[in-house]
Amino acid sequence: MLINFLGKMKAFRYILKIFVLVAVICPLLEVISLVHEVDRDVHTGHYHKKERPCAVCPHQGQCVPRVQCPAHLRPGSGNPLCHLDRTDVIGVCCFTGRQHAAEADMKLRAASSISAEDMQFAHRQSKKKLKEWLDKSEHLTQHVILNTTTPSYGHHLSMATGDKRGEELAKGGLQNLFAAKVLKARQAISDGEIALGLTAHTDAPFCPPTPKCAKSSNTYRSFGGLCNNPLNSQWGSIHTGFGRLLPPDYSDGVWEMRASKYGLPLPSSRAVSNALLLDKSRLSSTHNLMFMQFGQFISHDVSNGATFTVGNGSAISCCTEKGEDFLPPEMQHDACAPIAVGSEDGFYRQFALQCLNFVRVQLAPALDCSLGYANQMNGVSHFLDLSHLYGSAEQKIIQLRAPGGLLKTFNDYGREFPPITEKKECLVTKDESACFESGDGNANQMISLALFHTLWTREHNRIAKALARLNSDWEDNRIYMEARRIVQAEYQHIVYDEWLPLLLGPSLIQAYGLYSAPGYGSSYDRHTDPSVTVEFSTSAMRFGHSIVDGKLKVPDLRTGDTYETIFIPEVMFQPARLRVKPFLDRLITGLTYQPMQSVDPFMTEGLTRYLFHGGHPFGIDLAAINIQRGRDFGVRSYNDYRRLIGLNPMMEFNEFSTMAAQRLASVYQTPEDIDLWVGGLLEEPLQGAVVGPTFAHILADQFSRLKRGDRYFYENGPNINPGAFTLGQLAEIKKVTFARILCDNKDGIELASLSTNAFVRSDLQGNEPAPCDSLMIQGMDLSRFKEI
Ligand code: HEM
Ligand SMILES: [Ca+2]
Repeated sequence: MLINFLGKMKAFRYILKIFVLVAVICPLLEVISLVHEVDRDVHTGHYHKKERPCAVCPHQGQCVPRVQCPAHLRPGSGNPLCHLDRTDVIGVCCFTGRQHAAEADMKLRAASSISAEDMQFAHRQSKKKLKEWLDKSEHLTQHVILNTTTPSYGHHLSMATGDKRGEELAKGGLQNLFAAKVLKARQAISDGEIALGLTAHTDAPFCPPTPKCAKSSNTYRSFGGLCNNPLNSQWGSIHTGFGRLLPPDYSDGVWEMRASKYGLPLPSSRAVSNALLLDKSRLSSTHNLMFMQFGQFISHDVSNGATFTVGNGSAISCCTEKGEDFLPPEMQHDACAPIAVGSEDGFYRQFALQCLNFVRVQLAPALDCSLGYANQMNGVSHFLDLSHLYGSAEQKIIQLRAPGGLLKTFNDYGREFPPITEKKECLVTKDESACFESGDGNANQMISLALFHTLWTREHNRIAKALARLNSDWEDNRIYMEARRIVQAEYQHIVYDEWLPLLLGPSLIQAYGLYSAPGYGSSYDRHTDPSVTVEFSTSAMRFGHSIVDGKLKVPDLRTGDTYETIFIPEVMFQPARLRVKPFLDRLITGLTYQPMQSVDPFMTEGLTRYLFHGGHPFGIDLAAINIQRGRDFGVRSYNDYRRLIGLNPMMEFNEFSTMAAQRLASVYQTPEDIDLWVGGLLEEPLQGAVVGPTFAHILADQFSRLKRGDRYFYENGPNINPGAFTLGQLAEIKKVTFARILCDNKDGIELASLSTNAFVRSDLQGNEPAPCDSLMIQGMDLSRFKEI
């Protein structure tokens, strides 16, 4: 009772505070003309800077990017505007703290008390419903599981982690979801409370165990990301929920896929893909395919939404075997959300396909045991820590290690590769097939991705061997952990110093504090939740699917001619070519020369028609999957994110370009329905960036969380980071470029020089290849890592 009362008082005081701000301070500011109304530019949708933003935020407000202050969207909130960090990017004065998830802001406003009887009923029912779910899964295991030779199986390989701990927690996530559904059906809770995340009710039937962190902090970051944040030990760790910039849009408020604003179903994801995501080449004039490949590599480090499975991790099938129909409801797993193929679909209909398989992502129980809407689980640590290289589960981590602090390798006549697997990870198993073992199940998905896993494995071993030479008394584990710490730092440095500026352009890098300065960094904020947001994972970061080229051009380095052109589906889950000499060197060079595709609503058929086809005449459609995944995660429509970042919503289809307008209108009922991933791809890139404003802000926010919310971030000094580098060591790490990583770990059979900026086309003036052993491609002096 008392706690309830105090909670209500707290909420009341909080609302009063906001009221004072909105009703008193802001109008006052307006009167003294510090803040003006904003106007909209009809061409760009941007607000005009007719206003003079606050120089200093009033009442202890902090000037933050709008995307980091969800409270500014509340009806009636008049957060004053401000300039972000000496840029012309406009932020808002935020009074609810910075970079929290939408739920945190709303927690204080939730709500009624639920009777003990209602709660007990919900607990009992949730147990029963979980059992029904598991029984049905068991039953389906014996009848319908996905055929391992179908294209959808490649999808399963990309998504399922088969992690036992994850599976157990996901069951807890489901049970809590059932309890929330029951309470809602009993009307013990309102729609409004569900929309707020119901975070006041922290007595869910399943409560995830809270891990214990050692009293003194570990020098090395943990494997799953636990104990990074001293106040919230699980923040950013594996098997926790994704964050959210805005509350979800589920049609039942709990987990059902989003519906149209008019209440009808949304257009089929495949229909949207088929109408909009055409295959057209628009080469980037600056960025190369290495930039693309690095993006996918980063994605797998921070995000892996593991789908539900049956039995011992078998893939779920939602369609009949040949895809000519949906399975009847009693044979469909409850995690199924298959995609319909309409009669207008000229491609899939020629194969009589009417159903594309799609399985939903597992759910995470909330860390504070609260009940509410579904939240999807991340199957990797959210941090940029190379979890996909080193592994997350203990057994895997050990299995990947070799004596001497090394990562295990397969020695292919003197060249090192990650260990070869038993081929079950390959999509097609021929005699010459070979797949590689790495920290996650994705390494073989694309040959250039397998190349990255190879290069970083080699880099770890190169550093480990050097450390062992310098510090002869270090034992195995010390060498391994120190090498891992250094490699993680090199990688973070490349992400923030080389890759991100090319993605976001200078303004946003400055506005979000994503630059690095000499010496230790000062951006750490223990109140920042680093969790990867659903908007980043399902939509903004998937801008990368638009920059993929359907063909890899592999040059002959002796003649400079194209040696071979590979259609990418031929090298998905089939990376054996890497073993053929001198393919690896040639692939590296090809990726630096070949332009990436531009970010636009065009996508190669290699991804939208033939993905993972593995010898079949058709494959699966990644564009349709992306759209469906957004809906699976309850991601709100594109317009809601425009509002969040301060752009006006698109009210009419004809506010888009003529071609896009017609196509959008042919599938969506209203612009308010457009999926975030689709809308984001339709935007013109910001100046100096490759993506438009909505994606740019979602991406910048995420990378700022991954920096500000990571105690072990490589730049953090000893007062923050228990594993801080000395200033001398840090200065060496900051010399490393991706070109150096490539130079140090290539085969070196044909390749001896590389462009200094490995993410920019090598044929551009000023970025011509320089010899790997020249001073143009700097590296670090490892002697700084000799213990004295
Ligand atoms: C090289 C070709 C690529 C292929 C074949 C590929 C394939 C896939 C597949 C099959 C998924 C799972 C989709 C789902 O079920 O939701 C996925 C997810 C994803 N992709 Fe790609 N992708 C490629 C490149 C990229 C690039 C270049 C980027 C970024 C720059 C990227 C970013 C992502 C992200 C962020 C996810 C979500 C990851 C998760 O949480 O599971 N991908 N991709
Ligand atoms: Ca990670």
